[in-house]
This record gives sequence, C-alpha cells and structure tokens, in this order.
Amino acid sequence: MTFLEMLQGAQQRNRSMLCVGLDPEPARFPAGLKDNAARIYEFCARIVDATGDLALAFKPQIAYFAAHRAESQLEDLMRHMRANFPHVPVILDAKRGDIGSTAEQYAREAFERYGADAVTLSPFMGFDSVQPYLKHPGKGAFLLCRTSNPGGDDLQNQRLASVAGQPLLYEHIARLAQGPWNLNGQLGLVVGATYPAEIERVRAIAPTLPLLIPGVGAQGGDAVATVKAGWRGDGPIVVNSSRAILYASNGADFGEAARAEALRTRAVLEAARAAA
Ligand SMILES: O=C(O)c1cc(=O)[nH]c(=O)n1[C@@H]1O[C@H](COP(=O)(O)O)[C@@H](O)[C@H]1O
Repeated sequence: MTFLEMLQGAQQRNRSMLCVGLDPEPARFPAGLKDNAARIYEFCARIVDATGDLALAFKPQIAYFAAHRAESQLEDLMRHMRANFPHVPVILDAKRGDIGSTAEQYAREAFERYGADAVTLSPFMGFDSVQPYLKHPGKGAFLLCRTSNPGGDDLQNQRLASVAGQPLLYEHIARLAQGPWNLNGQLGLVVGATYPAEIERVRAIAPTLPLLIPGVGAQGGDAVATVKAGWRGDGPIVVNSSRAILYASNGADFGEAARAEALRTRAVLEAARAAA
C-alpha cells in the first residue's frame, strides 16, 4: 500500500483531516508525569489511545524525543501506534536535508529504525538530497514549502529571477514537487495554516499532492480558511494540531481533554469540507 492510499483509507475510516501532533514537553505534563522525561512514552501513548479513532495521521516531532535522550521511547511509541492503530499513518517530523549519502542514513532512520510511513524534509539542498527517501517504496515525503512561521518569508517569498515566470521560491518548490521531482508519487508539501492565501496558491500549482498543514490551534491558524484553500477531492490535506490537543488540560483528565479538543477540531474541519 502506498502512503497516499494509507492516508485516503484513514481519512475515510476516521472521517478526519486531523493530524495529531506529538510534541511532548515534560515541563507541560500533568502532575504525576510533570518534569519526568522517562514518562514521555506514557504521556504520548495516552494521547494516541484517546485520539486514534479521530485521527487522519499522527506526527511525532523527533526533536522533542531526542532532546531528552528519549529515542527508545519514540521507538516504543511507533510500535504502540502501529499495533493499536495500524490504519493511521505516522509522519515522522524530522525536517531532514543533507547530501545524498547522509540522506540515505536519515531515510533508514525514519523508515527502518522508526518504521514511519512518511517524513518531513527540507528541500534546500536540492533533488539529490530528497531522492534517497524516494527509494523506499510506499513511503511518503513532505517538502517544506511555505512554512507556518513568520520567518518563512525570509527565503520562501523571494522571487527567482533565473526561473521562467519568476516564481517565488515556495511556488517553485511546489512546481518541482508536483512535477519532475515526484518520481513515484511519493511527495507532498508542507504549507502553514497561518497563510491561507499561500495554501490556495500552492494548491493551484500542485492540485493532487497531499498537503501537510500545521498551524491551527496554538499558532492561531484559521481551520475553516485552511480547508477552503487546500481541500480538493484528489489532493488530501493533513491538518496538524499539536499543543492545543496535548495540553488541553494539565490535570489527570488530560486524555479526555485531548480527545474533546481533537473531536472539536475534526468537526470544524469536516464542516468546512462539507461546505466547500
Ligand atoms: O513540518 C512541520 O510539521 C511544521 C512545519 C511548519 O511550517 N510549521 C510547524 O509548526 N510545523 C510543526 O508542526 C507542529 C506545530 O505544533 P503546534 O503549533 O503546537 O500545533 C510542530 O511540531 C512544528 O514543528
């Protein structure tokens, strides 16, 4: 099964465009787990169990595990997600980008060590830094295109005078990903929910690619505008929310609160899709 087929299957089964982001910060854990990096797995597994039937995808952010020397907990979590929610794809948010020989190792880390279904990548170093990931059949790769942060403007909104039509850099990335770089249909793009006009522009250039769209929830992106700008029947959107779900409560009811927030966000997204 390809990553795209897996996404489409989860979308239909869970009636969801919501990606639950797993960015565990022990300092924000509830009492009993708080400040204890040895409990990262436990915290995340509770969130996964509370939201797995509502999610289109899960997205663990690798830095939140590595910073606490918690890679083995991430391995356990990947196994937990696979065992309990085998139909929900897992996007490892690693934002890698390096020369081909090193990229081969990063690809093995994501797909073989952690067993991820897809990974996030920076396209900054060009196609040979992306290609090693495409040698893993059925796996997906989301290229950073128009990111959700304000500093995304610094490079992504620069005009490329040397390219026909003088596109902005993010438009050029979208064109490459929809066309010549997408050898086996494995690519998608990352576009921030904080910039709906740019989501619309990317969707026009890349009508069929899956779009990973972070920025609703804690970053204040507009979920309804996001769906309106990005959703097409043949181009799925994966709308990520991390902190708003993870820390919906800092009490013992954090799992229930995460579920309530995931339900709420999923409903907003689905209503916007029905109206689109
Ligand atoms: O690639 C990403 O996931 C990503 C790209 C982007 O442009 N903006 C962005 O916020 N992210 C990630 O998405 C998550 C957003 O988290 P919240 O703001 O807590 O929902 C974090 O893990 C970010 O690293």
